[in-house]
Order: sequence, then structure tokens, then C-alpha cells
Amino acid sequence: MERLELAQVLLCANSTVIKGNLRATRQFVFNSPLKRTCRNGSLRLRSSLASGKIGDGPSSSEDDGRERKSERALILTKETDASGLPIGFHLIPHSEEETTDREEQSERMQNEESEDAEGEEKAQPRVTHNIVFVTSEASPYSKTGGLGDVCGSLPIALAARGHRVMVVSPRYQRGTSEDSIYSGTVELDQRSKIYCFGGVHEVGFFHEYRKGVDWVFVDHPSYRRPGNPYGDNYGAFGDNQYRFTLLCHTACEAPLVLPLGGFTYGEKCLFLVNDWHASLVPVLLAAKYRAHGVYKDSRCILVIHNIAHQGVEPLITYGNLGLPPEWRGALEWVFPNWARAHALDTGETVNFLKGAIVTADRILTVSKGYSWEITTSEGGYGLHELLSSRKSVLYGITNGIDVAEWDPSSDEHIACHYSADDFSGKVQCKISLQKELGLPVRPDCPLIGFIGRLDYQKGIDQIRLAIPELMEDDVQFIMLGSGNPDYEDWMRATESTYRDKFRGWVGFNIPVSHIITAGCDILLMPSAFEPCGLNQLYAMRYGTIPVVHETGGLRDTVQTFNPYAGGGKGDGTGWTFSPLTKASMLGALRCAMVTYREHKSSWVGLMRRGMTRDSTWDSAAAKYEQVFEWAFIDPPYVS
Ligand SMILES: Nc1ncnc2c1ncn2[C@@H]1O[C@H](COP(=O)(O)OP(=O)(O)O[C@H]2O[C@H](CO)[C@@H](O)[C@H](O)[C@H]2O)[C@@H](O)[C@H]1O
Repeated sequence: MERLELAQVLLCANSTVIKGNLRATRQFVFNSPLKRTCRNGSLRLRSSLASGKIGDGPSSSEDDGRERKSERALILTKETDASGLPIGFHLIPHSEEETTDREEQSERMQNEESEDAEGEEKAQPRVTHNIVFVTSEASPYSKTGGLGDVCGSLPIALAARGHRVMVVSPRYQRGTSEDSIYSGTVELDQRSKIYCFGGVHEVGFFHEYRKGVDWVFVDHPSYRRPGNPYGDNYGAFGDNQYRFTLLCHTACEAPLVLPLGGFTYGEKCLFLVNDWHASLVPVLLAAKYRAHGVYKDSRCILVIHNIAHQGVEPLITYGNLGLPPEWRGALEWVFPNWARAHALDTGETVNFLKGAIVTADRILTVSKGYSWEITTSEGGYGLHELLSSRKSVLYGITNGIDVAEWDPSSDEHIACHYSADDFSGKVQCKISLQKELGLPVRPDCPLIGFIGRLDYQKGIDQIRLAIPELMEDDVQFIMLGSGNPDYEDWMRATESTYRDKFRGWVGFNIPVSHIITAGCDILLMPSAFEPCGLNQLYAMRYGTIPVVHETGGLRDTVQTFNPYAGGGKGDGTGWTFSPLTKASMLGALRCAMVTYREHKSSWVGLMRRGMTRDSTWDSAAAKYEQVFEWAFIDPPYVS
């Protein structure tokens, strides 16, 4: 009863508050028995009331000491009874700060889009959002590759710019000491029931507020098993569709039900969904929530880190996804004849990534080059025509890197610190790496490195082809990677063939990746395709010269050395090669090795330019904000 009265008070104060609550409550009608609806509905109402309003509650509370970021708040403080239940609120007038000068904002962001703006100090945005990242991995909690890096660092950069940012990801429990990475998280007093796969699945939430970001981890038995987020020694997990369907449903609930720091994120939030694992979110927003009046003011941006993985399963699984039957077309995907397994294969599937491409408000990729490549038949992995049809809302923004984690002047993993002003520590790193791996300690011998997933994408086949010829040169080569067992076996065999020149470290080891990045002279990336690539960015920051296949983000970020530019001083940060053949790759490597041996001042110039280029997230984050702005100018793409 008390709660109802409270609702009435808030109704008088601001009608949108209650409207939001009712919407959130009504959402439970979908897919659930009425009894449960009422019970969960009142729970929802309570947590919504705790937040004061759905949609744009204050970014912080006094409870956890966070700074108040906006004057938008309706509630200054909340009163609670002895049990902790909210019984009253002090309201403050609604401020007008949301009315921003869009023209001025847009003009500023347009300017930032210009390449010339790189490196300049960026102003903080005047419009801030409640942003919800949905991702299968986020470093340092979970990482198998670049997705983890981006979702571990971009949220922090956006939070530093004034946004309220939540990251929703599974709470993987492998049963090893690595689980201690979650030791800073606390279990929230909230459980949600998810309706999919023919039943009700209860999920819990863990939370950690770190570096200005609400890290939210979904707890469910299917995330508790040995292996990495997607599979183990026996291959990919067979229930990945189920695990990531759960993630998507839960991520849609999180902004409505979790009173983080005392306040929910609410309905007026911006979802940033990453790759296929999170791709059901925009479909759910359109089909499940908006159809019932919830999330009408939200927007959703799909970020494609790798289009080769799309979340494809047989069409018959559609019925498991917790979506209305009439939305099947959004996910349905029929493979062309040539891609079918056998004569009886009809090629009919559900394709999660396709679902997001046709329902998201905006589509982002991680470099400009890749945003074009995925609209071509060579790079679109079958989705190029769909992506071309949405070209007007498709953008490419080159990833930034975490410059605090990847900093040779303070990196805790490397033998000796150095910087663009004093390179002397780099040779110590090289010597230490050679010693550590039992290679002949030869500071003058060019040392080439490779770090990455052992996957077709990374061009391992080219390295395999080139190694016998390359090993004839005076050179050392170190590879770190894990993945395809064939490639792993090849690395071990190659190490025993070339004991004095080649080392293959099979495994996933983050400290070793730092040590190799610092200790090598050259980093080789012969990727068949590369949406952005982070290792070349890390390499340049460490004065290690990238030699890369001219594709995607590699072409966008590495500029081939030109000794004649700049009045003979030289320009460029590495070497790019094309086409992707053994001959062109060896040609580029030999150019790099000759420059290393015979043109020391050119080499130093290359190192210095790489180390001082701007790879921070700040310039990329400003470009993301431009896209946010555009997404909110238009109505939701599917309403
Ligand atoms: N064995 C190992 N041990 C330790 N660390 C290892 C490792 N193997 C890989 N890593 C690390 O994993 C990350 C790989 O990032 P990349 O961007 O190069 O590739 P990935 O293909 O995973 O990412 C996808 O998403 C990112 C992010 O958008 C895009 O840059 C990229 O092009 C796209 O393919 C780096 O931090 C690297 O150091």
C-alpha cells in the first residue's frame, strides 16, 4: 500500500516516471503467466521507484561516493525504512540541461571526424548517455582476443567523458585460479527469469564499479565450466546459442531492474552490442519490448569486430529464442547452394548477426577500411548485400588502445622501461627475451614477432610457406598463439627444426604478449582480413615496426616507410604489402630488415613516429559520440 502511495506521489511529480514503471511492468506480460507477471511486476516497480525514474536517472548516488555528473536528477536523496525499502524521496526541479545546441554539437563532432583532428585535445561531450555494452568478453575479466580488449577499455574511455556506462557480460567460472579476477564483484540482490528454450531460466547478477564503469556479470550455470568463453579442448561448446541468447535477454533486463549506485539505467539508454553473441539485443528490443511500450526511447548500435562469426544455427532453433513467431524473418538466413553441406541441406538457418544488421539503429565497424570491405562480396561473408542496403548508417571507427596498460615506460611485464625519448631499454628487453627463450643473444640480429589467434584469418598459412626461405636469412622469429591444433603442431615442429632461429610459444599468455611486443624489432601481421587489428597498434607504441598485409584496419593504421619524404628525413610507421603472397610478404620483411641493419637513423625515425602516434581511445570515443548523436536524431529503426 505504501508503495502505491509512493507511486502516486511520483506520478504527480513527473508523469514519465510512472509511465516508465508501468511499461517496465507490462513487459513481463509477454511470455509469462499472469501470476508471475504480477509478482515480478511489483518487484520491477519497486526497483524502478528506487531509481526514481526510468530512462535518465542521475548518473551517480551519494551512497557509493560517485560524483554527480548531471543536474538531470529528480531525486536528491531517498528515504528508506528500517528494512532498507525506499519510503520517500526529495524531489528537485527538472533542469533544462538536456536541451543542447545540436548544431554546435554536430559541427564540433564533424570536425573531430576529420583525420586532421587526430592528436588534438578533445572537449568533453555536452550530451551524455546511459550506455549499455553487451559483450561476450571484457578484459581483464575475460579475453580471447581483441573484442575483450575493446570492451575492456572503450567503456572506461566513454565513462571518463561523462557517460554513465554499464558493461554486461557473462560471469565465466572455469574452476581455476583465474576466477579470482571476479573477486572484486558483489552479488546483487536481484534475480531475473528469462523465458527461452522452452522454459524459465533464472540468472543472477554480480557487479563491480571500477574505473567509472558498472561492470555487470550475468551468473548462470552454463557460464561455469572449464575452457574459454566459447569452447574447450574438444572444440566449441554445443550450447553457445543458448548461452548467448541468455546473455542478450538478461542484458535487456539489466537497465530496467538493476539499481546500480541506487538508480537504474532505465529505458532511455543506448545499447552497444558487440558481434554475434550480443546480436539478439536489437531484435529483442524491437520484437519483445517496444511491442509492449518498453524501450521506445532507447537506441541500439551494432559493433562488428569480425563478420566471419555470425552465430548461425539451424532454422528449427528459432522457436527457442524467446521471440514471437512473426519475427522469424529478421533472423532467417538461407545459405546459397554452393555453401550447403549436402544435397538434402536446405541451407535454412537463424543468423544472429543478420538479425542485428536488420534491426540496429546504427552499425559500426572497427576501421573505415573494414566498413567498406564488409559491403563487398569478398569481405561480407554473405552479408554484403544487406550491409550495402544499410550503407547510410554504417560507419568505421578505428579502435583505440588502452595506453595505460600498453605503455613501455611503465609496463610491469617487461624487463626494462623505455620511451620515445630514450630507447635504450628496448635492447635490454630484446636481450632478456632472447635469453628467456634460449635463443642466441644477438642484439643486432633482426627479431621478428607474431602474436595472435592461430586461425585462417591471421595468415598463418603464409608464414608456414615462407619460413623455410626466411630461415635462410640471418634472422630470429618468435610466435605466440593458440587455436587451430594443426598450426600449433606446426609451430612446435618448426621450433625443433630451427633451434637457433625460431621459437613457437603455444598458449594464451598476456604477460608474454607484452614481453614479445617490447623485445622484437618487427611485428609481422599477414592477416587475410583484419577488421582493425590491435597488435600493430601495440607494436608501434613499443617502437616495434609492423609489417602487415594491406587490408582493413592494418591498411588504415600502418603507413609504409618512404625514405624520401620529409626532405629526406623519411616518413611512415612500417611496411604494408599486397597481394597476400609469400613473395610480397618476404619482400616487405626484407625491406624492413635492410633498413634495420643498414639505415639506423631511418629505423629510429620509424620507431619514434610509431611511438608518438595517437592511438588513445579519446579520439575514437569522440567519433562514437557523433554516431550516438545521429542515432538519437532519428526515431528507432524498428519501432
Ligand atoms: N596467444 C596469445 N596470448 C596473449 N595474447 C594474445 C594471444 N593471441 C592474441 N592475443 C591478444 O589478443 C588481442 C588480439 O587482438 P586483435 O585485434 O589483433 O585480433 P582479434 O582477431 O582477436 O580481434 C577482432 O576484434 C578486434 C577488436 O575490434 C579487431 O581489432 C580485430 O581486427 C578483430 O579480428 C591482442 O591483445 C593480442 O595481444
